[in-house]
This record gives sequence, structure tokens and C-alpha cells, in this order.
Amino acid sequence: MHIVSREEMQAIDHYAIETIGLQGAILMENAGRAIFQKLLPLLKKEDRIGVIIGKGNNGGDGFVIARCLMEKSFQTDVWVVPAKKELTGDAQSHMGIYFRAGGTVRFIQDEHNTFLKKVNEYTVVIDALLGTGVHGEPRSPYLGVIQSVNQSQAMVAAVDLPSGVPANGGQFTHEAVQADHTYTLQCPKLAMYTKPAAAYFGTSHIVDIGIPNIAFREQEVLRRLWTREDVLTSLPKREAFSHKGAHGKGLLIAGSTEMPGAAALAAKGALRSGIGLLTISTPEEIWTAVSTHAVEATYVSRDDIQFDHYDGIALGPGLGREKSTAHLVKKALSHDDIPLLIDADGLFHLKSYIKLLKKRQAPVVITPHPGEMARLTGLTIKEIENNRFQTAKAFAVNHGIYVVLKGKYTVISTPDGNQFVNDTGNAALAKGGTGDVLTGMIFAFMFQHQSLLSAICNAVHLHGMVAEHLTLHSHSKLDVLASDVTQAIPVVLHNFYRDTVC
Ligand SMILES: NC(=O)C1=CN([C@@H]2O[C@H](COP(=O)(O)OP(=O)(O)OC[C@H]3O[C@@H](n4cnc5c(N)ncnc54)[C@H](OP(=O)(O)O)[C@@H]3O)[C@@H](O)[C@H]2O)[C@@H](O)CC1
Ligand SMILES: Nc1ncnc2c1ncn2[C@@H]1O[C@H](COP(=O)(O)OP(=O)(O)O)[C@@H](O)[C@H]1O
Ligand SMILES: [K+]
Repeated sequence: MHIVSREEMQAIDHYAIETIGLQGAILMENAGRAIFQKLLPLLKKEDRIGVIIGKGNNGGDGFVIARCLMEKSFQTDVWVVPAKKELTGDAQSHMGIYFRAGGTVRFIQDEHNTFLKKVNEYTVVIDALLGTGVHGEPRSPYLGVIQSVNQSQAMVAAVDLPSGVPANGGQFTHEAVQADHTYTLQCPKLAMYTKPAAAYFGTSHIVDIGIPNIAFREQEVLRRLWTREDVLTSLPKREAFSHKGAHGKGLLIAGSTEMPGAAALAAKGALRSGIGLLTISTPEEIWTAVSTHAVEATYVSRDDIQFDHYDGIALGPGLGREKSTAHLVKKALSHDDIPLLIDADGLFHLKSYIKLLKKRQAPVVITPHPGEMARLTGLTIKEIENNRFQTAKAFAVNHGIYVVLKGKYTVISTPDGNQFVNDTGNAALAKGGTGDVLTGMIFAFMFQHQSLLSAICNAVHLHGMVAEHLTLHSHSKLDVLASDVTQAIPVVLHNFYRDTVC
């Protein structure tokens, strides 16, 4: 499923209307009817419903929903913000259809006090005020209407976007509709996956309004959700006659005397995710500690690493930021025919060797959280968080690498500018060590998937699913430990494999 910016959605709409010939009024009819059908199971005959309509096409969708409600005899009031003559185009057409079908409306500017009283009596409010066309802070009278909706006790169902939320997300401080349900038209908008916008959507529903796929292809939308179906179709199948060497001979350079656990967690993540042979390079003082948790691995001293012996290198968890570890990053980068995964303290050192990235033959994957991304790019964390999609893509393309920008809705960006969003996982993962486990999982998958992209995306998806599994069955979001994540990988993998043919 594609994820679009405001500009992309507008271009897609335009293509559907002008090139394909699907008239805007038809799309509006599809939108309103599809939302109504999805809303219907939530409605009761005794509900008192207020449909609140703005001046653009979002309001036009509202007229279609109002007509559907009227046809099914729901007790509905339709409140219109602009004056009648301000409505134009498809919205005006659908207002006309609604009137000729027997509908009536009330204008908020004529009956402001009645509106304020009524909005508190409704059990359901349909928010068709502002959609993708919004820019900046809602102006009067929209802002006041939004505040009244937010103060009411009604269940709020938003059309396309909660009114006032910018479709592209990013920072905003003004008031916007706090929806209980949002019926997003055709495909998710960027706002759904960014902070603070995501918190306004309530439960999101995607509503098909019939825009043909060619419109997305023609606009070259390069961003989409990585879904369960993607995982099921790309999980590797083990060959019956395979041997350990066929599943990756990986070198994990991780851990320090202060952070032995990071090496253990990454190792455990890799071992639980199917790596064939794992060698860990940590300071010798902590071999015993780490090997207690990763008995299946072998160990190599930092001075004795033969980089060429491995199919891939993962570098960074708990490595330490001392100068003595920086040269390991440089060495790993300079063995440029071996795939390389860099995380945590490896990313700290990478900043000094960033020019080496482009010279490499074999792929590089980096897994920064927003703080690490900020340091790498020279931007602030706020700037990263406000432009997660743009900054991650620019970094991936400019340096020719895969960027896994972590957090809620991890974004995976490829060297050719494609982006994939993960929507699994929850705040149980907001705890030290879970990123180390993810590094191990990606590392193991790198050796076993047909494509590096599906390896990365599947690892991120499953890592999130493990957290969801734990909080659904046995843990709260407070008590999940990174080591619990490693222990629960098998049950989640088992469930996925049970659902595939092998
Ligand atoms: N196109 C299609 O094919 C389909 C589109 N569909 C629907 O159309 C929606 C997009 O429609 P849209 O482009 O008309 O924009 P919309 O969100 O209704 O609002 C624009 C109006 O709001 C105003 N406005 C803007 N900012 C404001 C502010 N801060 N404070 C106050 N007012 C502000 C702005 O006025 P202006 O500022 O330009 O004077 C303009 O009048 C989309 O979300 C979906 O629901 C569906 O029907 C399916 C087919
Ligand atoms: N609120 C959240 N919802 C979903 N996933 C989260 C959330 N917070 C953190 N995560 C995930 O947990 C992991 C944390 O990684 P990271 O910040 O590198 O931690 P560490 O290095 O301490 O292990 C990432 O995969 C991230 O996407
Ligand atoms: K809306």
C-alpha cells in the first residue's frame, strides 16, 4: 500500500480525473459511500449525528455521507461552515444532489449558539471540515468549530484527515480535530506515520475510492507500507540439503568491558534468526560473559580479525566510542566487497569515514535512531523527527546505502530512493538493548533472503511483531526486556512459517 504526500495525492487525483477520465464527482461519491459503509457497523439507530462540512472537497465528501445517512433514516444534522455561494466545483455539485434528494443544512455562521449547544448533544460527529487542502493553522471560524468538536463527548469520525492535521505531518502546535476514527481515502498520507500528527487519527481505516493503480505508477510514488503479505511472500525457505555455511558466516564486532550485554543481545538476535555461523569479536575480558548468552558463537580477538573470512560484518552495538575502536570501522569499510551493517557506536565513528561509503562495492546498511541520525547528518533531532522521510531518503540516496531510521514507524530507505514503512511494534521496545537485537536479526536475515531489502524489512517487521506478541500474551509494555525479545523471536517466526507453505 502506497503512502503519499499531499502533493503526490493531488497529482494522483489529477491524473485519475484528467487522464483516466474518472470525474472528481464520481471519486467523491465513491469516497462518501465507502466511508458510510465502513462507518455503518459503528452506528446505532438512536445516535444523534452531526455532519460538519467545510468549503473544499473534504466538505463535498461530507455531503455524500450526509445523503447516505439520510437515506437510512439516521437522525442527522448537517452543519456548513462557509456561506452557500462559497462552495464550488464537485462539492457544490454534491451539495446540489443532497438538496435535490431532500436534504437540508444549517449554516454555522447563522446559528452559532445553536451549533455550540447541539454539538454537545451529538453522539457521533462526522468531521468533513478540512482534508489534504489545509495549509497552516485553521483560520476562524474553522478553529472555533474544531475546538467545539474536541470538547464534545461524541465519537468523532474524520474524513480523510482529522481536520487541521497537515497531510505531510511535521511539527505543528495548533489545535486539530482529535478523531476516534479516521477514514483515509485511497491510501495513507505521510501524517499518519509522523509525530505529532499520528496521535490525532484514532483508529485508521483505509477506504478504497477506486483510483486505478496506474495513477500511482505514473506519479512514481516510491513509498509504501511493508505488510504481513510482503513478509509471508519473502521469508526464506530452508533448503532440505542446506548446510550451516549456506546460511551466512557472519562477523559481529560488538561489545566492550562497559557494554558486554549489547554484544550478547545482538548475537542472540542473529542466532535466533537463523544465521549459519556467528563469530563475535569482543574484548577478551568479556568473552566468558558474552558466551554465557551466546554459546553457539565462536570468538575472535580484535587484533586477529581476518575480514575476508566472512560473508558479512555487523558492527557497533556496545562497541564504545574510544579512538581504539574507530579503526575497526575504517577497516570494515575498506573491505569493500563484504556487506556491512553499522549500528550504534559504529555510527558514531562512521561520521569520520563517511566518504568511504560511496567507494564501497558491497552494500552498507545503517540502523540509526533519530539521535544517531542527527549526529550523522549534522541536523538536530527535532529536524530529523520533523522530516523523517525526507532526511532518511536524502542520506540513503546521497551515500548509496540502506538507512533504517528507527522509532515508531521505522522507515527503511534504499539507495535508489524507495522507502518502506513498518507499522508493527509498540512502546515496549522503547528500552535499551532492543536496537541491538534488531541489528542481530537484520544481520542474520541478510544472508538468507533473496534480496537485502526484504531481509531488512522482514527483520524490522518481525522485531515489532515480537513486541506485540509479548504485550498481547504475557507482558506489559513496561516489563519487556531486550532479552525477552530474543526469547520470543522463535514463537513469532514459528507462527509466520506455519502460515507459509514450507
Ligand atoms: N480531488 C479529488 O479527486 C478528491 C478529493 N477528495 C477530498 O478532497 C479533499 C481535498 O480537497 P481540497 O483540495 O478541496 O481541500 P480541503 O481539504 O477540502 O480544504 C480546502 C479548503 O480549505 C481552505 N483552507 C485551507 N487551509 C485552511 C486553513 N488553515 N484554515 C481555514 N481554511 C483553510 C481552503 O481555502 P483557501 O485557504 O484556499 O482559501 C479551501 O477552501 C481530500 O482531503 C478528500 O477529502 C475526495 O472527494 C475524493 C476525490
Ligand atoms: N514507541 C515505539 N514503538 C515502536 N517501536 C519502538 C518504539 N520505541 C523504540 N522502538 C524500536 O525499538 C528499537 C530501539 O532501538 P535503539 O533506540 O537503537 O535502542 P538500543 O540501541 O538502546 O537498543 C528500534 O527498533 C525502534 O524502532
Ligand atoms: K476532515
